[in-house]
Amino acid sequence: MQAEFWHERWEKNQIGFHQSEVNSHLQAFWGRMVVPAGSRIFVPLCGKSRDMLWLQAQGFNVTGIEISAVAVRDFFAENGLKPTVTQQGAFERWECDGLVILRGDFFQLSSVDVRECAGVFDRASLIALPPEMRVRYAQHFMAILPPGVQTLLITLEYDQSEMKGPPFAVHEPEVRGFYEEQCTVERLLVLDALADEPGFRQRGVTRLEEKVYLLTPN
Ligand SMILES: C[S@@+](CC[C@H](N)C(=O)[O-])C[C@H]1O[C@@H](n2cnc3c(N)ncnc32)[C@H](O)[C@@H]1O
Repeated sequence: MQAEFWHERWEKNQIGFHQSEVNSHLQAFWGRMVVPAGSRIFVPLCGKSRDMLWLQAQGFNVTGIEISAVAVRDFFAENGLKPTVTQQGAFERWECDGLVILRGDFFQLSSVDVRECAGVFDRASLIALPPEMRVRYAQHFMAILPPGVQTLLITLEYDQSEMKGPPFAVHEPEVRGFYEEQCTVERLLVLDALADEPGFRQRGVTRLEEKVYLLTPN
């Protein structure tokens, strides 16, 4: 997906992926992560997700990365936060009380940008990207993360022939193919998600599963 696609989605407020509540799997499974109290959590392709506020409320600092200026502006404005905006390399750095969003392209992130991160919450990043970009995403993700950092990962599975993405289907063998060489990939949950997703049903999807994984580096 090119950046232009996402800029347009945000400008037209076509953001069906955005959840008005904190993600329930984050709350249910965060306890499985081994992360030092008060450390920094990386939230790739963060949108304006309230999950970042939940992590902050648990005492963590947060670094999100998001390409859309609309998403970043709205995140701070809608939550009544007054950020400081500076430049960090290729990124605009929006910060308020230890919560940082880097506005720019994930693929330009370096290991220096995420060197303080001790855990990752990754919802709906892989499913936002077409197949060839997912390969690049996973490679870049593993290349920049500090050693030993665990990831709580959420994906969606459906028959890709029933609907064109995004959101794309990302099946378990693909997830394992991306990460299993360097991590133990533990599936924590498989959830039948179709009943709660009328939009998918309307677009012809007949079976939809949400999966939650814990990635633990070897
Ligand atoms: C499906 S949304 C998920 C947002 C968020 N994780 C959530 O749970 O609400 C994907 C997000 O990734 C952003 N995005 C897409 N490509 C990106 C890139 N190359 N770098 C940074 N952000 C990107 C989009 O603007 C969009 O907000």
